[in-house]
Amino acid sequence: MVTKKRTASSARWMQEHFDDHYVKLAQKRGLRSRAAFKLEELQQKDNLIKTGMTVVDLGAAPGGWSQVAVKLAGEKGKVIACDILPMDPIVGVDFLQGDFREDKVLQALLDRVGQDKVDVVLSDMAPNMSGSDAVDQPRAMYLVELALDMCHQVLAPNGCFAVKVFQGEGFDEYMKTVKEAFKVVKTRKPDSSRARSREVYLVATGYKL
Ligand SMILES: C[S@@+](CC[C@H](N)C(=O)[O-])C[C@H]1O[C@@H](n2cnc3c(N)ncnc32)[C@H](O)[C@@H]1O
Repeated sequence: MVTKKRTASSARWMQEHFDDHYVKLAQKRGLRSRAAFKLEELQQKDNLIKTGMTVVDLGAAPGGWSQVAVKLAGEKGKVIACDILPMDPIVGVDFLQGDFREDKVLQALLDRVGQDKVDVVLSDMAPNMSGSDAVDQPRAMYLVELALDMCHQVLAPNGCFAVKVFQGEGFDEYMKTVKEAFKVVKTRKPDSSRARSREVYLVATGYKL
């Protein structure tokens, strides 16, 4: 028992130490969140965002992913971001504050996207966690379902989708639906994602519907 406890606490200590590393690195690099490193890692592995692309960033605040995305898409690209919380402006990012679950917010985002198709849809959305899995998991799954619905409305053929999903009830079915819509789907757990978190990222490429 004692050994188990010590192992758990030393693992936690290591984790906090590790977390600090990313927090400090984010500050040093002028990134708004440690989450930015997750997108950087996905980008390194899967090369999602290229110069000139149009990117939608769902659950964008405080803006780490948008900072990374806008740099990669460059001046010829476009980043449209949304969060229920406010976000300080980022040059080159068209930000909409609103609850993505509301039809009027989706419509406002679609208006901003306009006629052109989107190359990459990103979703790092996560609901406020209550601590009860029975409440949190369905809320989280609802957000990822809505993000996938948006892909069907805006993604260009061969477009990409990177989405944070919490492992638990509904995960397998969701994975199945994503696989139906994309040629390749990979599950990624970036080093910068806390090991104790059940979050993983699905990186889906080659939109085919
Ligand atoms: C992990 S944070 C995103 C961090 C962000 N990717 C970054 O790099 O800074 C998750 C975000 O999802 C947002 N969110 C949760 N539910 C939402 C909803 N219904 N509509 C829009 N945003 C939502 C939260 O407000 C929160 O800012």
